[in-house]
Amino acid sequence: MINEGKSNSVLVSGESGAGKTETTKMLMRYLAYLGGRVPTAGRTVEQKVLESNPVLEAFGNAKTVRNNNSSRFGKFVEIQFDKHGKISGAAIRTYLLERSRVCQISNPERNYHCFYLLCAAPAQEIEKYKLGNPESFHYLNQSNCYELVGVNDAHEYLAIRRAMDIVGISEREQDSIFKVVASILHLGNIEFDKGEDNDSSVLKDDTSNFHLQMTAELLMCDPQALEDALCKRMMVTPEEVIKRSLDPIGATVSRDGLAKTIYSRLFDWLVAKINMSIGQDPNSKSLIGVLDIYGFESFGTNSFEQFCINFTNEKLQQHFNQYVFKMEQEEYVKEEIDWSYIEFVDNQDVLDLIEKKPGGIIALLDEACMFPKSTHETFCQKLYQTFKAHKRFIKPKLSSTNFTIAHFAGEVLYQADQFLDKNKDYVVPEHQALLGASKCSFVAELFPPLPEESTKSSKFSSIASRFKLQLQQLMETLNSTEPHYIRCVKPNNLLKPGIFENVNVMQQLRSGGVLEAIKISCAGYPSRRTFDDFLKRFGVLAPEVLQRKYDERATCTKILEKKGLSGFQIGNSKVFLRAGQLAELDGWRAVVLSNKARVIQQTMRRHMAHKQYTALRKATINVQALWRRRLACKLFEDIKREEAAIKLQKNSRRYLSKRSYTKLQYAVLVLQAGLRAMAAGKEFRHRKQTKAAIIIQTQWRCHSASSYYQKLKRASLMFQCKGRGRFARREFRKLKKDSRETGESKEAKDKLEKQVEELTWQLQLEKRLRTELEETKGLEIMNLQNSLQAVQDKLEETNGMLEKEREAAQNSIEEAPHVIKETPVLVEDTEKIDILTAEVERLKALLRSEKQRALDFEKIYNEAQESNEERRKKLESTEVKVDQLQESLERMIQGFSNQVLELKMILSTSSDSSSITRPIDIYDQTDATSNELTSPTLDPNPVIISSLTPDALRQIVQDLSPSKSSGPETAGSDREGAFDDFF
Ligand SMILES: Nc1ncnc2c1ncn2[C@@H]1O[C@H](COP(=O)(O)OP(=O)(O)OP(=O)(O)O)[C@@H](O)[C@H]1O
Repeated sequence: MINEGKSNSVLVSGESGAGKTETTKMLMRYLAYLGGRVPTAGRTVEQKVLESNPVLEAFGNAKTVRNNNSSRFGKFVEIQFDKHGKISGAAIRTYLLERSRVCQISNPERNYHCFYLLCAAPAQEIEKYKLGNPESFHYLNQSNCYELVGVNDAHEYLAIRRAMDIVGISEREQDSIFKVVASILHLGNIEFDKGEDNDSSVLKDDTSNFHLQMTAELLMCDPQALEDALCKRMMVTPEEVIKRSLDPIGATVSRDGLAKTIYSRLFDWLVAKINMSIGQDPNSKSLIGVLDIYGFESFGTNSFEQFCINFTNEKLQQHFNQYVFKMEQEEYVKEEIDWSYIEFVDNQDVLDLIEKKPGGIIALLDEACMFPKSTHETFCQKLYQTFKAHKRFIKPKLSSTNFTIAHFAGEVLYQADQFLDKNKDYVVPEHQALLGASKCSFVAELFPPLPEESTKSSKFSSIASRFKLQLQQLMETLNSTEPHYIRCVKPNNLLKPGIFENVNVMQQLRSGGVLEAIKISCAGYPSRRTFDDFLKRFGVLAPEVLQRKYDERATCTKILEKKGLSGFQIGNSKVFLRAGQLAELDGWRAVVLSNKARVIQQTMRRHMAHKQYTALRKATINVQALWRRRLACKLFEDIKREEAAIKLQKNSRRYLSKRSYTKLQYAVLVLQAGLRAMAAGKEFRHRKQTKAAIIIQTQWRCHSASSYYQKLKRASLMFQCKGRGRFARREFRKLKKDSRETGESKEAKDKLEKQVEELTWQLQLEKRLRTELEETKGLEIMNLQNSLQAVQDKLEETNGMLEKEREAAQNSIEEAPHVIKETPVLVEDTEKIDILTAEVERLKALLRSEKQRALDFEKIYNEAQESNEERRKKLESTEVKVDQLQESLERMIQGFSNQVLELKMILSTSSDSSSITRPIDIYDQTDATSNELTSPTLDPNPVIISSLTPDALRQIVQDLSPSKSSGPETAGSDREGAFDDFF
């Protein structure tokens, strides 16, 4: 369709049950897939087209002996496409629904599926429509078949409701549809009996009445009006309108007529609704039509429907013949190609028999229908008379109401008894009035008011003629399209898979003209192209041939020969190709085009790639430049930062170094100061210690001298006291003996005192002498050293002078003439030298004598020292003796005191007390004197030891301790021992 820009059609034909409907569905699915749009949530055209199938099947299909799902109507689905090849709309045209099936079925067939589906609906809907088992309805129970193998009617019912939803039938409309279906079932159950009058009828019983009520209720019309419409007829005469009752048979026919009318109107409404819902595309340029029409039928009893169906199949066969055989071969002849004519069975005569005007069966039937007095017998007689010589028309020998037609698919015997009735397509006015006035808008819509002229002109409208017209239109549509044929072959009549009845299959192939079609396909040239088209299409296969400027015919031949094809024919204006050759050429063309396309793609890709590469390169360079700039900036920044960091580090290091240096310097200074302080402290302590040692030594010496003196004094005193005590005791004894010799005692005492004083004076004198001796000795040593120094200085001065003299002499010797002046000068100088030498000798002797003196003096000094040592030892032994004396003196004094006390006590009682206290006074005086003596040797600011605290004293001792002091050795362990003693 897209390539050629021409509409296409697919004609699916075959026997009933051969698979036409299934094939059609597959085709539609395929086309919906090809031309469908992106699936959306909403209902697309293709979805609606596909979902329309089950809805139409439910209302237009039924089980027949030939097919469990036989389409009882013809269908031409016209799928419209937009310029992009997408489905833009669709139209469904239906042909001649089998109306009679609504009221009449034969065993084991079924009525239309929708009745059974409704009976299997959910319980509430069954209740709503007052339905029951299919067996309870007359229109369904004429056959024993209620169910289909493998089909669940309840599920199918729900599926149909869903499909109706998708197709666009609203819930309300669905309800109305099933209400009408239910009303037909109830209508079929209304039975009539003879009425009171002869030719009248009434409802048979209550059941009939119930069904009548239900029908009226479901159709929303008046029950009485319904009954009247069923049982009575109005006859309009020029004079008056006569109301005539119908007998029960007539009422039943009326009832069935009403049922068929309602059903066919309902079916038409459904088709219209689906078409409206799918939508048409008036701007559609091309379409693909799929024709699924009932197949050829030949039953036991064949009526008007079979006649129409088979007429349709004859038409389709004619189209097939026309297209495949006639037109083909005519073309061959016209194009003057070499061709031997193939014979085929042309069914044009059968078509003439049926549809020829005037004189065809349909024309005769219409004629018969229009004469009120005509019957099927008269109609048959007419047929017999008219077609007695027609080779396709056969008059049965025994029957006068049947006739046989030799169809292309076989002979079919038709029973003509209902031909006239079935051909009449008119609605009884009573029925029209009744349902047109229905309160249900849906029902009223099914029966719109008839146009005035149609009611006036004629009541009759021939179904056969209308059908013929429809078929004519269909053929015109098909002729305007590129037809494609699908021949369905039914493998067996058992409705079972996997079985092939060869005779039947062969019969079907023969009757359908398939064998001839194959023959013509093999021998003929199914593909043809005008030279122009051919060169346009296949010129690419041999471009060099095109360049050579041959005429078209020769060019086409060259191209085909180049490709090694044979068997083709070149006509006057077209190239005729054998089967498969066009496909071959197309294949090569596809290869060439694909190669060219590849080259173009390569070039284009190269161009694009180059463009992309250039752009990419440019972009890369830009990016690189940017990056480099960025990197350089970053590097510069880094360098800057590094330099800054170095500077910072340098400064911080300098700062740190400076700080540490300052710290170190300070520490060194502190250390130096500390060390110096320590050294100074040490020096200070040393001096202090030395000073303290000196003080201690001084003190100690003072203390030693003092204690020596005290001891000496006490010893003297003790000695004196003892002596005096002894003397006193002796005196006392003398006094005792000679109580009056008191004066002598006093003298003795004074004497003793004088002696003590003398001793004391002598001791002091001794001490002074010793000190003076030491001083004179020191002065003498000093004088000796000074004189020694003076002598040495003089000696050095003399040596210096001598040296100068020598130098002067040497100089004058060198300056003076050697012979003349040598002798006198030498004499003079020699004298001087001798004088000086004598002087030196004298000084040397003086020095030696002085040295001798110093040594002597030193010897004397040492001897004096030794004598002093001896004296000191003597003094110490004397001190020990004095101590012993003092102790004995103290004991003597104690004893003497006791004696004095006793004496005092005695004297107090007898004589003068003043003379007795004298010895004690003497003692006190001596003590005071000793204090005065010692005081000049003490420190002018002596440390008052008794005023120091023990801690202070300890501190002094620690300071003076040998471990901490490096003082003179004189302040060593002796000093420590002295202090320990002190504490
Ligand atoms: N391609 C197929 N594969 C398997 N089964 C098929 C196929 N085509 C048809 N059938 C079977 O045959 C039955 C009849 O097919 P279908 O209804 O398409 O026949 P038909 O030619 O349309 O008959 P009718 O003219 O009576 O409508 C289907 O119900 C199905 O069971």
